[in-house]
Amino acid sequence: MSNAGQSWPPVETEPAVPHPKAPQPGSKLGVHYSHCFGCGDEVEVGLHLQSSVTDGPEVVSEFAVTEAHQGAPGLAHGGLLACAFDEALGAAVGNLLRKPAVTAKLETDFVRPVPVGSTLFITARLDGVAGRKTYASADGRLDAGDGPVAVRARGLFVTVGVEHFTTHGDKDALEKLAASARRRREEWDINP
Ligand SMILES: CCCCCCCCCC(=O)SCCNC(=O)CCNC(=O)[C@H](O)C(C)(C)COP(=O)(O)OP(=O)(O)OC[C@H]1O[C@@H](n2cnc3c(N)ncnc32)[C@H](O)[C@@H]1OP(=O)(O)O
Repeated sequence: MSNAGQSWPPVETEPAVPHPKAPQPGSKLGVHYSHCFGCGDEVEVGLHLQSSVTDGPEVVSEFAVTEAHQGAPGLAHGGLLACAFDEALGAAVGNLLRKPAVTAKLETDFVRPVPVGSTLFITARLDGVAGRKTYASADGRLDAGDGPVAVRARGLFVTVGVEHFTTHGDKDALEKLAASARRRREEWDINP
């Protein structure tokens, strides 16, 4: 059953205003971490999402569905589609707001099957902010930006401090990633 009738965002929000140094419409977004299953170029069987910023502002991510992503023969696995939407929504939140945030809640509606060999064009947007909470939603269309909708998703992302990653994750890998971001002169607000 679709959740389209439920109020979204579920709480009162302020408009999500992009960071002044957010990538401009037309910018391609690189890999945020080479070992990320969603976008990383060092994960052979990963999803390899490629994202860019468009007017809106929105983030459009392309997911080329291969045999590595199957559930039923010839069809994408729903869990991997949810993963693609987590990445696409997270890319929109992270790149447009330039604050570290993690997924707290993710809902997906699978509207039509996604065949192997197709490309899903996922358009993600920010729907509102309430304190540390950012609400975002996305549509995935088959084979073109104006193709038929196959999947819809919406999620809640919670802004976290850098200690979220240093406490729970791999601190050394994080430091290397931060040094690399500094070399690229990327600006992030790290205090929620
Ligand atoms: C350029 C970058 C691109 C990045 C792309 C990456 C995409 C992939 C993103 C991910 O997959 S991140 C990995 C998956 N997510 C996690 O591992 C998060 C695990 N959860 C946590 O660490 C904590 O639960 C969390 C940081 C989300 C919240 O804990 P906190 O102790 O910091 O805050 P708190 O529990 O007070 O929640 C903050 C607010 O969010 C609300 N909240 C949290 N979880 C919720 C939930 N599940 N549903 C509804 N509301 C929720 C909570 O009620 C509260 O609302 P209020 O401010 O109004 O009181």
